[in-house]
Amino acid sequence: MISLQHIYFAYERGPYLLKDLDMVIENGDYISVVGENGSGKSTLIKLILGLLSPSSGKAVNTFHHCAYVPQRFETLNSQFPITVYEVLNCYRKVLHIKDKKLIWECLEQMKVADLKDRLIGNLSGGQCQKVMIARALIGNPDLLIFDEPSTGIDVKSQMELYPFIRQLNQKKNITVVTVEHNLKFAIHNSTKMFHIVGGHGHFCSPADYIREYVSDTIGREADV
Ligand SMILES: Nc1ncnc2c1ncn2[C@@H]1O[C@H](COP(=O)(O)OP(=O)(O)OP(=O)(O)O)[C@@H](O)[C@H]1O
Repeated sequence: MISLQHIYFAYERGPYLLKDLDMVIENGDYISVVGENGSGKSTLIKLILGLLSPSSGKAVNTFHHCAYVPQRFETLNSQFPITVYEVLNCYRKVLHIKDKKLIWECLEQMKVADLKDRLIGNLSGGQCQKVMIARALIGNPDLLIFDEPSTGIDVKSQMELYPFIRQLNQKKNITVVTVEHNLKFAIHNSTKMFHIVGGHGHFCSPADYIREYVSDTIGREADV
């Protein structure tokens, strides 16, 4: 469980971006964090991960291992000559995990074991995202955080990717928090939406989110 209470956050010399924000992430949740560009979604994720500290307020985290799946190539130079296996093996070493078998298990779980010798920079967006999820699974996380998992990925790959994320949540009981611009997938997959407006955040169900914020057209497309 993560509990954020009365969180205020401002970047250096800036105004408060997040104001009196409360958020509870319970075990088993699949939460899509939504809001306009610049509303503070990625900042909230960094606060959850402990990469930023709140200006004031209280944060409690009882998850055992939180893993982060970055936006496509956010942390990766696509020209760097490193294979899929090497990417996972480096992460295994960073986590001081001895068992190399875990690499295979995680690649197989995401159905990308056949890509093990491919250069990471030569993969398609969808393949790369699955490899990055496999990498995150190496630490056996109980919380998985995504930053816009569908960015740079075509619709067909998106349709393949989200069922994997949902399976991890439902079958492996991994709590999922994801920043989403893709409302259709957010509404279809998440159990809760966390909407940031004007620095404040509030939870609502996907159905309520459609009723309150989404036009009839998108609502019908989402078919919730
Ligand atoms: N390191 C930083 N220093 C100063 N300001 C920052 C920093 N990082 C982000 N900001 C500012 O904070 C605001 C919120 O940024 P953030 O990336 O959290 O928003 P977001 O909701 O994730 O946006 P988007 O939907 O465009 O990805 C923006 O105005 C951004 O310019």
